[in-house]
Amino acid sequence: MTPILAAIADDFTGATDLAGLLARSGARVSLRMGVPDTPPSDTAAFEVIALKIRTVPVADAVAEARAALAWLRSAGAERFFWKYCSTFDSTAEGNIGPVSEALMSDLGTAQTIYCPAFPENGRAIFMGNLFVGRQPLAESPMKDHPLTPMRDSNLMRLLAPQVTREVGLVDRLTVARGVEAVRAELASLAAKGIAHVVVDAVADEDLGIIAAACRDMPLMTGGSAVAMPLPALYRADGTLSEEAIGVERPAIGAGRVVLSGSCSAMTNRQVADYGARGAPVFRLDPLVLAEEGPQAALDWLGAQDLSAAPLVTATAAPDSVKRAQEKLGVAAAGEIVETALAACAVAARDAGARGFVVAGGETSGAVAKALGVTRLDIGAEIAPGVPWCYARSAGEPIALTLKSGNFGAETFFADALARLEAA
Ligand SMILES: Nc1ncnc2c1ncn2[C@@H]1O[C@H](COP(=O)(O)OP(=O)(O)OP(=O)(O)O)[C@@H](O)[C@H]1O
Ligand SMILES: O=C(O)[C@@H](O)C(=O)CO
Repeated sequence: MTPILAAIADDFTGATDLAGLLARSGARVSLRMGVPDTPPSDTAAFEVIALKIRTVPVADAVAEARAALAWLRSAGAERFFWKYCSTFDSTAEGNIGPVSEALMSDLGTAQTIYCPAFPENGRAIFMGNLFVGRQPLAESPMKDHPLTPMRDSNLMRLLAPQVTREVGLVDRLTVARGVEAVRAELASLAAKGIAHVVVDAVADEDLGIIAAACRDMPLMTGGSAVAMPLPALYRADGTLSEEAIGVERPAIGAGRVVLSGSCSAMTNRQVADYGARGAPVFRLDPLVLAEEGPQAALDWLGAQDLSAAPLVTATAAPDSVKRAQEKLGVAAAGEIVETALAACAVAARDAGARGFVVAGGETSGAVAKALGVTRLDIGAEIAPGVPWCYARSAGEPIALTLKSGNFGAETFFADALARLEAA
């Protein structure tokens, strides 16, 4: 069918997060990894393209996002969603703002909204300031992110240097007055030439109002949660006519592997929890990898019983990440680890692994690409924004869960494995 909403996500975990929240509605959600190299076919009501453009040079991010937009438009889509991180992960150059402006220009639209709020995961926006739980973004563990350290909490200040046109705000007081008040404020800002509008939201009720006010904008941007109310809104007025459908879960073979390249505070706790349960763990050190490559990890993995779901992890505390980055450079340290974890994923698959738990957006991009995954079906949610997904790799059905760095409970790895057996 012609897509009712088509989304472009800047990383792979973000894409499964969005696809998972849209799939809560029961509507069919199709998730493609990268821009397909064949014309659209078998498109769903909700189409999501996952890119790996959060930290690439601005020109590359813009070019890839434009290619994704062109593909989605050729499928007939008219409403688009640009998905980035609920912690607004970006640098002074981009890539959130430049991609928005490129998409707006291609769509011929003069205004869009920015709403990364995700209340279920503790992300709230008030007076344009983003909070992670009770902490302002810049005081949260995101200040130490290996690739996009967030050192300001104000979304307008973060966005302004990334865009060429003016940035404004629809604050919570307006959102609390309802759908018409939000629409009127957006129109008044548009009349003043304000193209980029941050919208406050602290609770799911706010997101319902914002989604209802913006549902027919050619382009909305944000985290996954502001898109979550859209399927119900489209169903209520008949735009979405299909009934809820169930995703058929393919039979998944027995081997499991856990791969962690996220260095978030939560992933550090998840790795510790999994180790404390007695799981077999191999720790990657970027400095050793730079000297010796991933062979030791591959040898270790080759000797493991995959029914015990061994963990290969580079997850480390901020001081240790900083040491590796000082020696190797930020991008090289990241890439060395991603390459090693991707090699482990392929080796594990070749040794019989069929269930993959992966932590970290960049890491997930590297792993999914190495496994040759091009399309995913969305299955059961393990934690808010983290579903199991089904795909094929080297002709075999596999299950993958791609966990955003900060998502999931401390027990996430064990939770994910248990959920897969129960699905
Ligand atoms: N010990 C380490 N030292 C330096 N860099 C590391 C180390 N371990 C992992 N990395 C790199 O840090 C980056 C972590 O980014 P990734 O997107 O995978 O996780 P995340 O940002 O926590 O997840 P998300 O984007 O989903 O929130 C990757 O490029 C990874 O290769
Ligand atoms: O929005 C989030 O926090 C996640 O989906 C994400 O993008 C992490 O990479």
